Amino acid sequence: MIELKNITKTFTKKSSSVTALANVSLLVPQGKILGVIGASGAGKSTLIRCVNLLEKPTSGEVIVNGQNLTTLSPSALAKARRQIGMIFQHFNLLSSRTVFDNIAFPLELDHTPKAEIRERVNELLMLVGLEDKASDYPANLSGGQKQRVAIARTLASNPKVLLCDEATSALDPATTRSILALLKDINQRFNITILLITHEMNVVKAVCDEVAVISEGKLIERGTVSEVFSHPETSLAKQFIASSLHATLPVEYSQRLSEIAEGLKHPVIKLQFTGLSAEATVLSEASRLFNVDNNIISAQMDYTGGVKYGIMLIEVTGTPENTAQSLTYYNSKHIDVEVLGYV
Ligand SMILES: Nc1ncnc2c1ncn2[C@@H]1O[C@H](COP(=O)(O)OP(=O)(O)OP(=O)(O)O)[C@@H](O)[C@H]1O
Repeated sequence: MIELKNITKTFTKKSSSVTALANVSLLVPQGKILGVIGASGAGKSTLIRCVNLLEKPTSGEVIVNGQNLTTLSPSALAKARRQIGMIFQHFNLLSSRTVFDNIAFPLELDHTPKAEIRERVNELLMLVGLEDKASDYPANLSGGQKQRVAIARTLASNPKVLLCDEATSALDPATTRSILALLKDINQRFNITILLITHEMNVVKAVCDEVAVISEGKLIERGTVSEVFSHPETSLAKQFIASSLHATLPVEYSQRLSEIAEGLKHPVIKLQFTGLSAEATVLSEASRLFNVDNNIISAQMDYTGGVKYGIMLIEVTGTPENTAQSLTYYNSKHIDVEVLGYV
């Protein structure tokens, strides 16, 4: 449904130029939700804006629903864009219009008859759960409600594709979950293809079928969500997965943590489990095999796409030799081991 072929986008200013996208190719099959994740400045916004040609690629092709947008005349492009909806981080609602009139806006531009507009807007209000807010103004709505209005407005034109530009970044976690559930519902009900960009792995985990990782304008990793969570290939993907888990060192530990192993100090280590790793029972195996004690300080194990993964912070007590053997053992079980320090 969406195909980007060798997209490069270079922004040129007087004396300098920035390559925001370098030879990016991407395919989103019909009815799928693909998330593009990357850090700030990686090129996510530029990428998503290239799909509807809000940003014109310097080179490459953008094909949506079989139509090569890069070759269309301005009027044909305007028509083609109607099948591409977009929602934004800051909602972009018209503050002088009520909720009803915001949703009606694209239909009015299309000269849809009034009775049809009323019926369609009421349907959409129901879909997004805002029947009772039809006459309210955006200023009186919460962030989540504003995003629901923006979603309803974009659905008014029956798009085949929905682009979500950090659509939940301005929302709290509970509202984020409800908006993501709404997007998933829309995707399943209407078979709308969704491309979303985000800097949060939790968003990817909650709704996406597939994920692509972008760094410095290049796509460096791509796969189904369970593939990437189970076998992350790049360190960036590993970092994003780790950041979606909340295993943090309590202040009491971090204050006592020393960089050197002196005296009777023993190591505090971080274990990162991927789908390839053995189960968490390796802790008791290591304990038996090497005569060490593992004190779990903090841990979060999770399941995504049938794959178990997670992070544990543990304090290992034993002789230095036995401790070192246990860490080697974890490595042999495909667990990433990082010594955070000594306490
Ligand atoms: N209109 C522009 N003119 C010049 N440079 C730009 C322009 N838009 C983006 N860039 C540059 O292109 C690169 C990618 O920017 P982009 O906004 O796509 O990143 P991003 O991943 O969306 O970041 P963020 O998450 O912070 O929004 C950055 O180096 C940015 O400074």
